[in-house]
Amino acid sequence: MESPAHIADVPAERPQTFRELGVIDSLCEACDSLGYSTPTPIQANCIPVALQGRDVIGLAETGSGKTAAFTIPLLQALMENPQPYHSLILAPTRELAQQIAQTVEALGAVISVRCTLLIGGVDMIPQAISLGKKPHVIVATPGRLLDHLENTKGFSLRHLKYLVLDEADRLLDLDFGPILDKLLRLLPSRKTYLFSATMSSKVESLQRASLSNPVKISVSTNNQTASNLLQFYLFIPHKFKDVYLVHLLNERAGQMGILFTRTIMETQRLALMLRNLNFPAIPIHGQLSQSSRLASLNKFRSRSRTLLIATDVAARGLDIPAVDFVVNCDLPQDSKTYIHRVGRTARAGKSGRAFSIVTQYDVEIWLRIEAALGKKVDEYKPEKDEVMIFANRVHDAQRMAISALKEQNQDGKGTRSKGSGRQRKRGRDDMDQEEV
Ligand SMILES: Nc1ncnc2c1ncn2[C@@H]1O[C@H](COP(=O)(O)OP(=O)(O)OP(=O)(O)O)[C@@H](O)[C@H]1O
Repeated sequence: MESPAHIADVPAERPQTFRELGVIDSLCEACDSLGYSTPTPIQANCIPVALQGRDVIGLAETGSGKTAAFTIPLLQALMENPQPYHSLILAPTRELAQQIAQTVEALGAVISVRCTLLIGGVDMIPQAISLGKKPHVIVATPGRLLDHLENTKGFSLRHLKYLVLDEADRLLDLDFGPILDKLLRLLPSRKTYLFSATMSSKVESLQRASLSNPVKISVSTNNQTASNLLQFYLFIPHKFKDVYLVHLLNERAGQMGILFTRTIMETQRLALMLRNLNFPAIPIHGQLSQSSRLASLNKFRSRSRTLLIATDVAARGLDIPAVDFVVNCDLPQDSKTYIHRVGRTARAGKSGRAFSIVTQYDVEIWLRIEAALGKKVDEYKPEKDEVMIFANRVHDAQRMAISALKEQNQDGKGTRSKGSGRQRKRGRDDMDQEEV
């Protein structure tokens, strides 16, 4: 791979309309109908270059409209030369793939685009049937796509014209590496777009995607977080984490928040504890069935639950514009994950807040994150006396959560059976019936 040419960080003159970028009328109308009146900077920079037929590496902060930046050129190319299996978009999580497919369908409706979603955790047969209908665009997670390429009769991507890796640094990292290498060997030469808010600088990892003379377009600020995002940290002893968290949530009662934890077990424990305190909390993590994962997201999107307790399956890409705040209950292991997590709020020009709980055990990792952000984050220091008012209630809720988790694990399941007797007797609403 030649080393990517680097073009201007921000355009000197930003075009005011999609038409001025060279986008055809029908797609301009589609943008209009979605309320995209002005292209965002990444769109203004990427679309003309992509329309010239170049490979693109697109870097821009979270929530800045990267999905449309790669979808519009790809749909325009499809309009010019319609064919089945024209484009493939890969994403690292099922929920993100589903969200991208929705954007492709929304932007492509005016040109009757056929889009198929291939994700794990759900039946392969309806997906195989849908592939039989010769979709123009496939949006997929890597494992399931490979499964179809190997096992679905008559399906091949021999004639593929466009490949997009969304969250490209994640797809090209070690976890996905082997499967991606296998996939890429099955694809012909094509136009390739890599997009993310964070990118590996390792040329070897980018080489995997076999780009051809790519243009790197970066409209990221130095620290990759949106300027309308206010970030804070709380420095507190580990044993008070939950009580400070409850205080934080009480202050934001009724707002929509995503709470990130490091492990599935902690996600389950927190969801149970918060429900015991009557917070409308719902978990999402990789041990839930896919239908429960989607149900959790849908309840959150529709605001029937306002707190989503998540592992990093929800860290990247999810676009829920109403999210007011993010809490890092446990710090992420690396600064890239931090950037993606906090980017679940303050999207598309809206404001948002992110709080990180830092304990005596996390100082080193927090300093590393701050260094990567390139700035000092403000401390958020609630009055200790006010916080401790909740200590007893939090303690009770913790105990109940732990015993419910133990009970669940004794049932021999990773997820709770439909409401144990004790859970039901508490007589709350259907929260008790939800999987944790
Ligand atoms: N030109 C535009 N005008 C107004 N809103 C837009 C425009 N383009 C995209 N949006 C909206 O901005 C939001 C964020 O877009 P998107 O999800 O593509 O961000 P992203 O850059 O991919 O973020 P992440 O890095 O977190 O994946 C979406 O709700 C999208 O509908």
